[in-house]
Amino acid sequence: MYEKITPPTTGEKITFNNGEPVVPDNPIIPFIRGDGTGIDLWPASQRVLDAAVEAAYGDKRKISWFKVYAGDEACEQYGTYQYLPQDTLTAIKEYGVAIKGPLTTPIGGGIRSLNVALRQINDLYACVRPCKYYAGTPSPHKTPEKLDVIIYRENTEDIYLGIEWKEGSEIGQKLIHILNNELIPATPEHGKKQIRLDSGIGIKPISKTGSQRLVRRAIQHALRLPKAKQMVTLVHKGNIMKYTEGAFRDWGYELATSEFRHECITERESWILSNKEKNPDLSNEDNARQVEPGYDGLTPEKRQEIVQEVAAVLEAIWETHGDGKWKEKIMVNDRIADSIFQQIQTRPAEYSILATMNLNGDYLSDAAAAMVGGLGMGPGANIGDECAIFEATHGTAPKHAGLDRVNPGSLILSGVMMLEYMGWQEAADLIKKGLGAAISNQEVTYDLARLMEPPAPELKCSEFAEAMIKYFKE
Ligand SMILES: NC(=O)C1=CN([C@@H]2O[C@H](COP(=O)(O)OP(=O)(O)OC[C@H]3O[C@@H](n4cnc5c(N)ncnc54)[C@H](OP(=O)(O)O)[C@@H]3O)[C@@H](O)[C@H]2O)C=CC1
Ligand SMILES: O=C(O)CCC(=O)C(=O)O
Ligand SMILES: [Mg+2]
Repeated sequence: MYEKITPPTTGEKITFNNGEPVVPDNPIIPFIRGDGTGIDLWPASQRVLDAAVEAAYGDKRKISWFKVYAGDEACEQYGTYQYLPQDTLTAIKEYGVAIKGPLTTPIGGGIRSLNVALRQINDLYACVRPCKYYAGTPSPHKTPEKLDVIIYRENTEDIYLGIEWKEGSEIGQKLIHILNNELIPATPEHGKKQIRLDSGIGIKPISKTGSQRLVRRAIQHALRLPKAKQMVTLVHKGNIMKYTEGAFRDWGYELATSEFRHECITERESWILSNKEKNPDLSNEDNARQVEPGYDGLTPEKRQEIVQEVAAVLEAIWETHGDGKWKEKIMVNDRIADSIFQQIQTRPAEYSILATMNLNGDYLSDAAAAMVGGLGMGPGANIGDECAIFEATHGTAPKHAGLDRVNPGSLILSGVMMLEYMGWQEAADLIKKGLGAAISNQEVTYDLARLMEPPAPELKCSEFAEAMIKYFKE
């Protein structure tokens, strides 16, 4: 079945039941070491994960690791340009849950991202990236403890589909010709716009299917959070990209107010209900005036539309959500993408789950990680219905590769997410305890040490991992 790899002789497969993993006590889990700093991060992470499982469960539970190859290591094993061998894809599909170090993507050239390919091939449509503060972590932000968000990033479409044509290429030129001469003139809203002939062209597909399954997972996660954190913010640039990013927002609201009607309230609905609660005699028109800025300057048709919206909301949900009942529901709101970058800094406590499209989520997850200590503290998971791959937010950080220097916290916390996904909460909690204690005692890698006041001594990657183990065994 495999060309160059052999599964461990002990252990069993993780299976799935209705999208939930069914985990034996001795699961076989494929891992990809990763390029660049993967060489340092993976051994440190595996050591912590194994030690935590042993400390939590003794002989009862153990992970059987299955080494599979991708990136540079794969080319060494399988030959030139064999970056993502079939063996690896087969193993991940067969065993269902995997963990990986970072993989290099050259800028330009023909090679597309292996990381993105793994997500797309396995339909891992939700990229989940929590950004949470660990006490004592140095941060460039004044109140990093107020940030506790989970980014739910759509992981399979947007520009990451990689459908692009190079400037000057035959198909690129043909496409520009068709757009300039047929499609744009046939669309009156585009007026006399034309694409410059020396343009590269990329396609940005955003589907209703992709958007709604992502938002569904985000809302399901919100339902599991404490009441105060039951919020889902749809992040988009819909003011500029109406039919892609704007549609993501609309489809998100549509899902929240249909599939999760009983559990959700939208921000705009909450204004309508609360206006009515404050003044039960308020007419629908006055309610509309309070909800919509600049109402009186709108056309009569537009005003009528908003009055009808108010009436429809009151009719549909006053019974179930009115009289303050909406305060017990999941708040679903939306924010424009550039605004959310400043909002998480100026009003971090107001956000919880941020549901985004692929590119926005990529940008936002690095920025949010920076607020709670940097990329060395940024874990992540790629989740589908019958497969999950855990990986850090950051990349291969090539200038630090092989120096036993970088912070393994990101990959170790990705492992914590994997343990939680598997239901091995006790082991996950031990690691979080050990990491928190190591940070509080200033036993950290260079990235955190240099931000501390005064700068703390720098531990190696492997030493930081050992410090975590020391503290969770205490
Ligand atoms: N999922 C994946 O595998 C990803 C892969 N990539 C790929 O990785 C390669 C390198 O990308 P690059 O833009 O340099 O971004 P990286 O995320 O790899 O690194 C950027 C900087 O982030 C800091 N950093 C990253 N990881 C850690 C860590 N574990 N501990 C402490 N600090 C860390 C370092 O900052 P400093 O030097 O200031 O301390 C580093 O120089 C590219 O080929 C890219 O495509 C990128 C993102 C994700
Ligand atoms: O695959 C890559 O090279 C980059 C991906 C990335 O930045 C991410 O997923 O956060
Ligand atoms: Mg990224």
